[in-house]
Amino acid sequence: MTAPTDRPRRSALYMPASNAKAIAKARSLPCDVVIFDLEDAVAPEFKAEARAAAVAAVEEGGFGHREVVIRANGIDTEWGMDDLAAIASTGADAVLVPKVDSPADIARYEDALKSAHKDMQLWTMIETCASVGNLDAIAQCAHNSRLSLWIMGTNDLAKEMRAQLTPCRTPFLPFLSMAVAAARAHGVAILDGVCNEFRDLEAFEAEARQGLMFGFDGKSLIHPAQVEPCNTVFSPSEADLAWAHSVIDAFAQPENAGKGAIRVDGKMTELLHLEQAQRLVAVAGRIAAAA
Ligand SMILES: CC(C)(COP(=O)(O)OP(=O)(O)OC[C@H]1O[C@@H](n2cnc3c(N)ncnc32)[C@H](O)[C@@H]1OP(=O)(O)O)[C@@H](O)C(=O)NCCC(=O)NCCSC(=O)C[C@H](O)C(=O)O
Ligand SMILES: [Mg+2]
Repeated sequence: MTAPTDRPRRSALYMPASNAKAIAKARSLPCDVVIFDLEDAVAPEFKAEARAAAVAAVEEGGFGHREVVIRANGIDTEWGMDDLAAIASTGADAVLVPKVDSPADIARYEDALKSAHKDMQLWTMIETCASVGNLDAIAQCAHNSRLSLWIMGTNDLAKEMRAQLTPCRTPFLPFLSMAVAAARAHGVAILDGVCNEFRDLEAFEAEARQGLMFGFDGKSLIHPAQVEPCNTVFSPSEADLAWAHSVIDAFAQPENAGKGAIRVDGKMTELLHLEQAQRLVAVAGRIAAAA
């Protein structure tokens, strides 16, 4: 299931599905995606309660334009199969699954979701060392499964690698760019990992800008305070849109008909830039329509 390229997924806010207040709050937050977590944010003794709360929240609705996603526990955990069966019975837009290592894992999740509605997407975390070695093979599954989006799990990656999660994220930079390239090669959308420093919005913004520079569609978040700065970083800026319109206008001039490369504002501009410009305008249109 390849991803539409202009769907805004600037901000994807996780919340423990066991936190009723957080779920209620999510209905009025300006995030593009809400993710009810059944996995790491929920203690073992509350797993069943959290699962029931997530299903009830999806059924109750009220999330407007936001994509609604439930993160299941891993398929080999004691909760995984029950989570997947419960999620498959809902109208959620996607199920997010953790710690995927290889295409064989995608096949197992695909099988467990056989009864889900036909448009339910499979989103996966990229957060194990094994998955980093299998990026292209996992992304290829998007051509014949529900897989449509990845989210980087930099906390789990740091844990498995025994690396340090520093503000500049040096140990992870090769993986972040390899993951974006593999995702793009197969039409998979991709979101950056979370910034744990939820009280330090300056650090958050720097990390979000780093993610934008790497090509991510948006960022996963853990706190409401991160939503607005994240939306700002991942929305086309006024300067981006002015550039996009000047490129679209220039290619529409009769004297440029049939040309592959022209001059716009003193710079070489090719048809590939026209495609980038058209995508930016389409994304801005989708964001405005949802506001
Ligand atoms: C990180 C938190 C535990 C902080 O909680 P707390 O100190 O209680 O926050 P605040 O007092 O500032 O909360 C203010 C109000 O906002 C609501 N709130 C807080 N967080 C959320 C949220 N995520 N979504 C919606 N609403 C939220 C509070 O209820 C307060 O409301 P009110 O009382 O009405 O004013 C907490 O923010 C939190 O639990 N965050 C999410 C944690 C989570 O889901 N983690 C799992 C996903 S991240 C992950 O697993 C990474 C990945 O897998 C990897 O490997 O990297
Ligand atoms: Mg994780």
